[in-house]
Amino acid sequence: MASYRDIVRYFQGYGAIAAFSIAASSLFEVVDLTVPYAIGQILNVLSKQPLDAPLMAFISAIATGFNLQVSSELSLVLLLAIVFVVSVVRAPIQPWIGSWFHWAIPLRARRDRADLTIQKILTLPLSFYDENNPGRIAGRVARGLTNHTWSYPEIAGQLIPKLARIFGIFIVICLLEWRIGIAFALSFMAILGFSLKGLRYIINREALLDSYMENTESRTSEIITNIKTVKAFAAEPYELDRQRQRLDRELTVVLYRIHRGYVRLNMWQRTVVQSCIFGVLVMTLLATLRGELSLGHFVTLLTVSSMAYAELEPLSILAEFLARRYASMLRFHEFMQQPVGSDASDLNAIARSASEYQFTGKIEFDRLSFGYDPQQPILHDINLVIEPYQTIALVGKSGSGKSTLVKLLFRYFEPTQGHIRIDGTDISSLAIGSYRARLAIVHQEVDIFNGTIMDNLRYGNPTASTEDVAAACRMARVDEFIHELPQGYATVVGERGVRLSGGQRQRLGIARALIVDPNVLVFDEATSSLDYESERAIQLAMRSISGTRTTLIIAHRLSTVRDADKIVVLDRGRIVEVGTHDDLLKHNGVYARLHALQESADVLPRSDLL
Ligand SMILES: Nc1ncnc2c1ncn2[C@@H]1O[C@H](COP(=O)(O)OP(=O)(O)OP(=O)(O)O)[C@@H](O)[C@H]1O
Repeated sequence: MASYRDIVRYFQGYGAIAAFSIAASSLFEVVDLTVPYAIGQILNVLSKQPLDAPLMAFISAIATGFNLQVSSELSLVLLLAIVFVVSVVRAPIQPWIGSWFHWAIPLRARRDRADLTIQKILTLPLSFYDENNPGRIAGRVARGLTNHTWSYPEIAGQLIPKLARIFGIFIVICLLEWRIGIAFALSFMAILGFSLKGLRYIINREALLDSYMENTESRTSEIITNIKTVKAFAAEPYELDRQRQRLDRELTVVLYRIHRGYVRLNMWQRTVVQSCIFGVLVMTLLATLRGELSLGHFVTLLTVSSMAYAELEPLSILAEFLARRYASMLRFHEFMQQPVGSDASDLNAIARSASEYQFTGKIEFDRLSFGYDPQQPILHDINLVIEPYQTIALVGKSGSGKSTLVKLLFRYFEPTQGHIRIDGTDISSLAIGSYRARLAIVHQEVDIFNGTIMDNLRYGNPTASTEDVAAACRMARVDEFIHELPQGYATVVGERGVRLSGGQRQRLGIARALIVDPNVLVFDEATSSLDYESERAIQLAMRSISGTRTTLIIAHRLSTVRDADKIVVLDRGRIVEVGTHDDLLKHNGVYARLHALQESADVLPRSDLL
């Protein structure tokens, strides 16, 4: 659970400079009080009333030091000099000692934390992304960082110095008339206690609002990602209606619970503050009439107490801002406290040791069992040996565990039981980044990053030579379409560039994988969403790769895997058959049945085949 301590720790590393700048700003606020005091004493000089003893001693010391006569003129000049130093001389210094640091610290901290946030995003386990969509994560991170950045100057540059100023005012009032000082302190404690109680209620509502807002953002992000499906199903009115309901729910909370709470709090604060100001005026006037206060002290006391009460309104606005942001700051820290995946490694180490291993590509699955939920096993007792440079096909019904087996090979998840070995070494004992760098995968949906074709090709190996890229592109048959693109390899694709067809993306994905020169290459249903012509091109590419490295092919279409050295048939998480295409046909088991179905039913929808 995140707490206010995490908010303080966000600025860790800047403690000394923060303490200095906060102390300096507080000092400026307190020193400011000399102005109304000096003006009160000027009034005493003008009305021929005595000056305060400490001030008189100071004026006498100056007069003696400079061989001058103590006079009203000298007193006025010195008092004016104090006002000049405290107001005019201070003015150009204050922004550099106060404001500069009040922004420099959060801006630097923001950079540090944004860096950590990216590290966190890169190292969170895949299961986290299965449960949280990009909109929710991005919204939480962005709001968290922004709210910390905005809150720091308000706390360090305003809230704390203003509280110091109020404390200074209390001391001044006590020195002038202690009974009014006590009344002043009591009124402040009452106002602060009452405000804190009100704010606590509002903060809870803000947390509710924040979670509602995350839900709305999350759905908006889903709508954007799945916009084709939304339109295809003519679901726009439904989505609009759902989002409207969410927005209305947010408005109800923000308007009737939160905003009304602030207005009510503000109403009470104002009423109490004005009553206190009036009370202090009456008490001060009575003390002056009784002769307990000079005219100068009367003016000073009224001025400083009004200054103190005047601070209450900006302070309560600040407290309101902080309360509005508090919940989202805590949610940011909850995100940052998410445990990283078991595959999280030192991010810098991955790059340094990318070529640490070289494998022949022999893979052994040894009594392997696994379940995303340990109570519900998905894979049971998998035993399989893949020899170097072999091409192995994994086939089986949807949900039989083919992709899960590959996820375990990539160490996205750890097995519940058993081992996976590469060249005889348990993969769990290898440096994960270096190990993965020797593997490559081509998914059904090839992700294209915004950038040129060349950037995308070199994604896994930025230092690949042009010859290596060209060779991989020939093997993956990328060269067949690259020349038709406006700028060849320099054509911008992705977010703001030329769109590639499904088959072109697949071929680009294969070339990208080959450029890494992996020891093990996996095709995870790489041809499933392609038309026959594109599928044929990919099959030819696969055929030319076959024998150059260990290759695992997950496929629904059996025509893709006919040439594999070994076909492994999975059923409900168990290996039920292993052999070549011909062996398995002869065996007349599950594979033969699936094959017969596909051969005889080319006209059937694909979902009926497997
Ligand atoms: N991230 C996950 N969390 C929980 N369960 C999952 C997760 N991914 C897959 N599963 C479950 O694991 C089982 C095996 O899924 P897997 O994707 O490995 O099957 P598959 O044979 O590759 O299927 P397909 O051919 O449809 O891709 C399924 O029941 C699926 O619901």
